[in-house]
Amino acid sequence: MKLRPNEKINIEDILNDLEHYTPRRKGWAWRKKLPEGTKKSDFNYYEISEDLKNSIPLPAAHYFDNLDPQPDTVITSEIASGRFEEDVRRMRMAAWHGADHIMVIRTLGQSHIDGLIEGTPEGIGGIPITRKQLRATRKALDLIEDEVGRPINFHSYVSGVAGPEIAVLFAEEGVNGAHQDPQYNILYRGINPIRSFVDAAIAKKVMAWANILQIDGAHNANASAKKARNVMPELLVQHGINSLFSLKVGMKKENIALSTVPPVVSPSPEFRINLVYAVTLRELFKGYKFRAQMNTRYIESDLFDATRIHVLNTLISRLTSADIQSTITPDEGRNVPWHVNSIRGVETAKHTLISADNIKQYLKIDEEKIRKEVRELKMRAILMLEEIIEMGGYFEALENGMFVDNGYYPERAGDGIARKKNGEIAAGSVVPRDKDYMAPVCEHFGYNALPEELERPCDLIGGCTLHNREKIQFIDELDESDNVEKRLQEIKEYKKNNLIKPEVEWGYDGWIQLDMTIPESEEYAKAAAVEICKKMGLEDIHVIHSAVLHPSEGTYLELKAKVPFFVKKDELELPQKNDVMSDEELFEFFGKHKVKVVAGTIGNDEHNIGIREILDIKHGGIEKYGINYVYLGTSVPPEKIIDSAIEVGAHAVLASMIITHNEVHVENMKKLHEIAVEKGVRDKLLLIVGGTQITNDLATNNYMDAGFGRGTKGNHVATFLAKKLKEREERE
Ligand SMILES: Cc1ncc(COP(=O)(O)O)c(/C=N/CC[C@H](N)C(=O)O)c1O
Repeated sequence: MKLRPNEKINIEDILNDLEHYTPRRKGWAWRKKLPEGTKKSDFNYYEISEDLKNSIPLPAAHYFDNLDPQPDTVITSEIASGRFEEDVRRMRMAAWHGADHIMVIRTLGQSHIDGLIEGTPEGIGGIPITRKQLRATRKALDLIEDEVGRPINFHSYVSGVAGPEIAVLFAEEGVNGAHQDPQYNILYRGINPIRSFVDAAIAKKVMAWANILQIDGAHNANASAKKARNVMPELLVQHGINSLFSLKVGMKKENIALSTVPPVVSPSPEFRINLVYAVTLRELFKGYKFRAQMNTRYIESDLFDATRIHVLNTLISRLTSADIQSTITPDEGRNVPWHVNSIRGVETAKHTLISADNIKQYLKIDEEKIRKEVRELKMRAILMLEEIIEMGGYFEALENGMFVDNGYYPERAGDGIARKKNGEIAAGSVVPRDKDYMAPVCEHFGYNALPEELERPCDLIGGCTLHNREKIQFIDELDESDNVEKRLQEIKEYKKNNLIKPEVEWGYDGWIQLDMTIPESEEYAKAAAVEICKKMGLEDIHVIHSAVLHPSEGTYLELKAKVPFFVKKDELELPQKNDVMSDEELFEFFGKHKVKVVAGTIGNDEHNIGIREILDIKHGGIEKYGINYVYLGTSVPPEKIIDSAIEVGAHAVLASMIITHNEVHVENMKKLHEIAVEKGVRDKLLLIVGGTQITNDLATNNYMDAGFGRGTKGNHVATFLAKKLKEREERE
């Protein structure tokens, strides 16, 4: 199976024969870096990796030979709409924009699952991890990575009391990255501390075998503390606990990524504060990997504000270092992210990383200036660690509410999250292994009374699932009413009849987003906006963002609403493509052919903006390609423009006509033609008209050679001229 850019991914093919799917590799894939100073077009790059085979470059790329340089840093897109069959489409979109790390989190998270569920209904807003979803997604990502030409890392979360089972599932299914941090289970999911660490040891050992890259959970303190800035010392302590524990379990440093998430955003003086944390973290944890991510807690409903936060966070990555740049979608503060916002997040990361390529050769962090604050932060963390030891250790410190306390350690606010060593979920569920405990499975952490001569524990049973895939039981979804086949059945008819509906996250969900500015106070503006959408026949109308431009002068609103109808693809008339040559072709042609035109606004018409934009180099006018023009200004009589064209030996007349009442523009076209015929130059002089009401059909039906209407630019006119003159040359 192979994906083609002009064909949609076929989810039925993905689902077909899943029980025999085998992942193509184990473990994490970093990008292949290119040598420092690699030249691309007119530029040298120092922090980039290999190009993609297929990709969509940044919007301005067409000014730079359509370059799409890939940063050296892995870029993450977190995609989990709750329907994996829809998410694989968005993963493909994200991969084309430069994501090579696809994270799939669940709203109904595995953290709540107290046993591995094989085949379950779609959760509330999300789906529990099940083998089928993992397989289908990894299988789809295999195709997508072949299409873009770069390995894609599939990532999910090892948490909850089913953590060890989930780790084995990930190892079996070729998952490449996972969050794993026992502190997360304890602090944020209320799971028994001892169970969490025992589970973590077992899970981490399996992850180490599978070469799964681990991301820790320190950032959650940042997202949970009321005063995130104050938990910075604790972040370092949490990173230290999870990192060292992971090493001791047998993970390699290069597979231990610290989740470096800044504590604050504007209006705090964020850059200064976040930089201290970023520098300190990298100094203390040399040799580990760093996964940067903006702080999700500050993402409101304002897409632009979220994007600014993202840019600033990514700049910190460039000024310090980041192996992975995770992207929170700008609409994370609104809803389960939509397609377009997953892509916007990836573009923001790629844009910022590329724009700041090698910026450290000019911008250096003043080690001396920052030294004091970095030292202080380190001291606070070390003191906190020392007090934890004095308290009797981690579990005792937990019981004393040492963690996620809003005091800037050593100050204490006394509002930390306390967890009982022998309490919380699954308390007392850790049973010491008997002396003769023996488990004939591989990569099993801890005491295991295996026979001496054994090469592999699972040789005792003819192979465990890590070494013998036949042992894996593939169970399909158990729920008759809610499964992917059922969901695909519901939209089968629409697809078969080529019906089109807008969507934001799921095929045919019908959602659109529209924005408007209402010159009223916020409450009236919201009411008016909803009323306007009602009158437009939209359904399920919700205001999803409002920005006060002024308390009484105006409010900007974004709404989502459903379109209650389909569009039939087979009945769509595609507009005739404006034929346009590339800039390079136009430069080449007009470099070899000296072309002159006479231009002006014809008749009693004083408009001149449009024609100037077609002419002047500033707006990409024809002058840009080397075409010379004589501009006669406005209200030019038709005779005068023809006479002038003859006088200067012009190849063409460009006549702008904005005024059209009483068909005056059509009259003027006829006049231009008749005068040119009278003067015997009609066959040599191209007559081109333009204007907001002009179309090519209208012009050519009234004796003109071409007409350019709304939205056309200099390169369209230049293309027409080049083609016509080339035709004439070939004829002569
Ligand atoms: C250490 C750890 N374990 C499990 C989970 C999974 O979360 P549920 O318990 O809700 O399933 C998380 C969540 N992190 C948030 C994702 C963020 N966007 C990120 O990239 O870090 C976590 O940090």
